Amino acid sequence: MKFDVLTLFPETFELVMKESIIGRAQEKGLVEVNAIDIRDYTKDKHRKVDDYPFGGGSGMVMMCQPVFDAFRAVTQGLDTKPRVIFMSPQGRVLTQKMAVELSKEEHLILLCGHYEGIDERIIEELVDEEISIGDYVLTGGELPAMVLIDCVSRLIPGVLSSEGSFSDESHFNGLLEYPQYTRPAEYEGRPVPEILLSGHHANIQKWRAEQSLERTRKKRPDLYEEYLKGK
Ligand SMILES: CCN(CC)Cc1ccc(CNC(=O)c2csc3nc[nH]c(=O)c23)cc1
Repeated sequence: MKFDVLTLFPETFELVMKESIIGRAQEKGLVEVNAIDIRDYTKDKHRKVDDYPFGGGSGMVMMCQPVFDAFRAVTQGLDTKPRVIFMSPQGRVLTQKMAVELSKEEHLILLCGHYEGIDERIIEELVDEEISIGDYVLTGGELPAMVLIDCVSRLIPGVLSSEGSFSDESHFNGLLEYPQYTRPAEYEGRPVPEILLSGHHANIQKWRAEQSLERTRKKRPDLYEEYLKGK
């Protein structure tokens, strides 16, 4: 899976994306993350990438030319146009289901906005879909792009060592995860639930399923409703 990220802050990506799981996935050749600096494609002698909005209003708007040319640089020579996602507060909110769909793509181009927005002609011409990571306002699309790369990459076979844990993954079966414990069996007088020390795998599985249901009902009634509908 290849991610080409069009951004004004490529160094942010270099730092985060070479660490940890995504870094190892890149070393294994399973995932490739390229940060393309939009500013490298501006034709303006002051390397301008934004301008005042027509019609007035506060804030600046990202201009067409640098983004169009950065896009062309990334897509030249490709026989198919990769899916282009604009990280945007107005986009569809990212869910695990969307991440699963996106993980089947070979090549994604992520466009990170900045300032108060981008020229609408970029969206009309280049963007296939807009994705938000939630209903709160951030300063730019870089963190959202990293969130998307993280949750999509971990679904790619070979990226996670413990792939088996998928089925239990919270949000994967629609329920929240059951409580987890590890050694010691008692810490400062606080014991681990007996059932987990019993070795009865069937009982343990039953207890965990009950815990997942109970937690979801309490913490996320919305997910609980969905789950009951799906049953
Ligand atoms: C003036 C109205 N604002 C839209 C809510 C303008 C605006 C604010 C913040 C941004 C920067 N945020 C993103 O680029 C962004 C990209 S994806 C995303 N998901 C959740 N929240 C977010 O702010 C984002 C862009 C435009």
